[in-house]
Amino acid sequence: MSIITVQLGQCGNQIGYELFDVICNDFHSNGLCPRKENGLYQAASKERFFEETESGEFVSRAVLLDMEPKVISQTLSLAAHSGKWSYGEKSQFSQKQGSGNNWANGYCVHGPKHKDIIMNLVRKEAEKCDRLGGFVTIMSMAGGTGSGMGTFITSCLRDAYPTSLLLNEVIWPYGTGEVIVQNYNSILTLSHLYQSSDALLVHENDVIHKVCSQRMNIKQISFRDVNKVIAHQLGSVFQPAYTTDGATHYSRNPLGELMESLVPHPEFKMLGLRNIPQMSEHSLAYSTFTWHGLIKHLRQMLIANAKMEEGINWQVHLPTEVATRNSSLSAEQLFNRSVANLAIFRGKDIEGASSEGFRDPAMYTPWLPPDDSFSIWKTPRSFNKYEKSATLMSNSQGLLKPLDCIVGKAWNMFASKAYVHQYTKYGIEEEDFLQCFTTLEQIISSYSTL
Ligand SMILES: Nc1nc2c(ncn2[C@@H]2O[C@H](COP(=O)(O)OP(=O)(O)OP(=O)(O)O)[C@@H](O)[C@H]2O)c(=O)[nH]1
Repeated sequence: MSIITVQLGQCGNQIGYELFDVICNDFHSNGLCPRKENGLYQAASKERFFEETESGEFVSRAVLLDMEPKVISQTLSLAAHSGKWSYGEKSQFSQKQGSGNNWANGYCVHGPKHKDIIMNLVRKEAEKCDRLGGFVTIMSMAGGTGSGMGTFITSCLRDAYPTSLLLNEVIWPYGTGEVIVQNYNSILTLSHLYQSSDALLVHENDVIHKVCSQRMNIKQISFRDVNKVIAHQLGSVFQPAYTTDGATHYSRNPLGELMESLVPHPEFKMLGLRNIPQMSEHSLAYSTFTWHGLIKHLRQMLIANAKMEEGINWQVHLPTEVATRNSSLSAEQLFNRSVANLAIFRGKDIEGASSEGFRDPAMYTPWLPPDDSFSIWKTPRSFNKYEKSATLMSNSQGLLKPLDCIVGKAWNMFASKAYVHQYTKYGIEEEDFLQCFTTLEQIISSYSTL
């Protein structure tokens, strides 16, 4: 089945480009596995992400949307120069002026005004798919176009394709130093997406920035560096994998199986991603990994809510684990409880990768049967130059803290009515804000009491 990617705003378009680039480069490698295996993998990957033209060119299944032309034209040109793939000639739409970091402008003005043209582009893309599995939209939460128009377009996709799956990849803004109204834009985005999306996959810019500096050893970190890490993580989920033991063909419905594994209840649809190992190409050449070591780290990252391998708190343990001498009750209380987890292991000696550590019922909410809380996908085919790699997609309490923080900051501003007039002038009323706060408080409460 195919996935249509909708790239929105500066952030969405820049990340979308890196995602297709990672996928295409990975596609063209030998994957350190037998040819037959690689052939099956490539066929499944191509069907998901690219249309192959009669002349053998790969054209991505994507729609590019922005309210200003610059980023889209840069993105198209980067893809054209890759020599490996390109965007469809008529799959983009841009205008002359952005949304000025104003969610209401994107949602109430630009979205409705350009809805017909945009949905037409999406329809044409959908018609090119033999079997449409669903949509992945990529957007930031903090700007105006990606967040506001992206939210509006998400609800249009929901209406126009009620049986297709919708995953929103959303980029959480840096905690400090960006636009003042980013917290408003973020709460408006999150609360509205919660109504129309099947799941929200979150990447926090601060976290990925740290991965770039501490794991990749990059000194002057650009958005391009950050986006490559995000794209690698997304690719590690969306490239083909075997989703059941003994399967002889790659999963044909990745979005469906992903939702089935991770979103058992509509109140819980915030997903986070962890991926190891992550390191510079130079270090990778001198490193070897065992599945045991990778999985042990990944498990501890999950329960201690560490977002990368650096600085994991090894004292945090599950409530049922025998307390070690140094651990304390607080270490138990720090533990990150999950609704569900999906592990994806890719690479050499995959038979040796045991996922038992993720099956402990103490990790999970008691209301879901343990067998439904954990899923595993595997493939012996390595991904993106990593001989072995392990990804964990989690529906857990891991995003509670950033969510609580962003809602708190937005509430403080709202209490003094700061900048609210910039939203009311486009039709978002104070009542709408209050509704958003209520929705998000409810989500925070649900995750807190897992
Ligand atoms: N990771 C990442 N974040 C980005 C990138 N570009 C912008 N951002 C983040 O996105 C937010 C701003 O959103 P943009 O995507 O620039 O805005 P937009 O959707 O184009 O909306 P307008 O500029 O208002 O038209 C900020 O939090 C930035 O940190 C990018 O390429 N990668």
